[in-house]
Amino acid sequence: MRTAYCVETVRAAEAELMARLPGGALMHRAAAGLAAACAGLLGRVYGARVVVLAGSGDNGGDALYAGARLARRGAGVAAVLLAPDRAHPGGLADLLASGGRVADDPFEALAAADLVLDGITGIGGKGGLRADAVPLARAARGSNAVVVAVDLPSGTEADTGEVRGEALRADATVTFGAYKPGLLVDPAHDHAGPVRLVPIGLEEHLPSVPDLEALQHGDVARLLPHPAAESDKYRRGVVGVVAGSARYPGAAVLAVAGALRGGAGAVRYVGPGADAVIARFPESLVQGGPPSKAGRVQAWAVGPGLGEDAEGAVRDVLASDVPVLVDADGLRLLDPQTVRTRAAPTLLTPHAGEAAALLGVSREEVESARLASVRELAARFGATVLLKGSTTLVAAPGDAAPVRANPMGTPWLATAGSGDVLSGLTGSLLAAGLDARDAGSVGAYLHGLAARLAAARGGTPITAQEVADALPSACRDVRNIRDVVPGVS
Ligand SMILES: NC(=O)C1=CN([C@@H]2O[C@H](COP(=O)(O)OP(=O)(O)OC[C@H]3O[C@@H](n4cnc5c(N)ncnc54)[C@H](O)[C@@H]3O)[C@@H](O)[C@H]2O)[C@@H](O)CC1
Ligand SMILES: [K+]
Repeated sequence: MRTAYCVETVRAAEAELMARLPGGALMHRAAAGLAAACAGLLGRVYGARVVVLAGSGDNGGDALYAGARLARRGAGVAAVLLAPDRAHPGGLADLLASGGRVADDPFEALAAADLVLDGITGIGGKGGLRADAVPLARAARGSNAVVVAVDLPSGTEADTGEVRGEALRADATVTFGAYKPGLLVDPAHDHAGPVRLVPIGLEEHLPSVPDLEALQHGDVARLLPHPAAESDKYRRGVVGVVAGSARYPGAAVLAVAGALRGGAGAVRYVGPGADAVIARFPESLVQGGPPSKAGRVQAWAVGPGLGEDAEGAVRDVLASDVPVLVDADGLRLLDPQTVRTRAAPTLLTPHAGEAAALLGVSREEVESARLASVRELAARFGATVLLKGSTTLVAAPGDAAPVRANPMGTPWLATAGSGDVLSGLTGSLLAAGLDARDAGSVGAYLHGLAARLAAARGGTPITAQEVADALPSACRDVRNIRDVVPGVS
């Protein structure tokens, strides 16, 4: 599990640790890790041209000390001081003593740089880049240099991933002690590039429950349902899918395609798309009439492609005593009180537009404040919420469990019908017994991984059908199983 901690928590842990160490020790650890990462990116340090953008705080200090280390290895290092009279005194002195210099012309230095260190602001930064920093960040981006963000890209919000105004775009980020939530959440995540974590001894001073977390392959493998020898289809769970309409028959097929690959023992489809579903998936059970008359299921997935007829079906499944996933058309007219009073878990899976409608705000507000939006929806509905998008987030109601950010997303998933596959898949995981936060985050992970595998296999663009077809490969990938059947050769 990759874990991330808010600024307040990181600062408290740092204070505890610093009290036991000689002054400056943490900054030297950070700078040593940063310089080593830069050396790796440069390949050859001797003769490389490095520019350090140094703000007035300790983030600038890290960058200046790392610059000094690179200068001692033969790099030509020039510092651009955003606030010359408030630059980190120890860092600047070390840089100058190591053969570095202050740049005469910042833009000339940036244009010729092989590597730029962004030490403008770190966890102490507030708001986007200030006016004097914007042209420097743009010049760094416009050069051929590798741009490395120190701790986080300057101008991004460490706790939320928000970018208010302009932020630096990095090719890579080297962060210290712990991931910050913003590094895992768009739009900040998108500014960071690949993130490397440099341990500075903070780990044992951090609380066991992080503020945000992201699954990795091993976590998904552990959470995935495994059929036991004595399992039959009912013990493995039956997922009910209520999707599709005369207008959107494809949604039924795609949701069932996802559901068949989610680990439930059987898929019961209820709705007007039964003929299309049976033609494509004869292994599914199909039923007409209302969901409540369709026979026992262990979870429902309701909403994709229901069109105008969603209301009755949603009311019907919400009245059941099993977990319910509500998506797409099912989210329109959803009453918070009805969801709050359910005894069984509810999982809502809006995209930003649907989330905006539920919250009564604009889509842009949701996109720019994804973490706050998903938390607010979970609180308002007393439900687990999976907010789809550039970084899919899953929040459970209450503060006990950290929000999960999906690290497996890909822009290629922004294709018609891919959400229907995710609904079926995630509903199936609910029916197989995963709790709503696990089902949502495992569903999003496998869905993203399947899309990546489909793209690698068949090229882009990919279709929703291909995403569904690649789900078994995604499950094998997380379990590290190659395409051979054990015992059969
Ligand atoms: N506390 C510690 O022991 C450690 C801190 N470290 C570094 O210290 C950083 C935090 O340092 P600070 O608390 O000094 O804070 P920062 O260096 O992140 O920024 C604070 C300074 O930037 C200015 N500022 C705020 N918002 C700005 C904006 N939008 N544009 C321009 N300037 C802005 C403030 O006036 C202040 O002078 C971390 O991100 C990390 O890089 C590391 O060295 C590890 C150890
Ligand atoms: K920075």
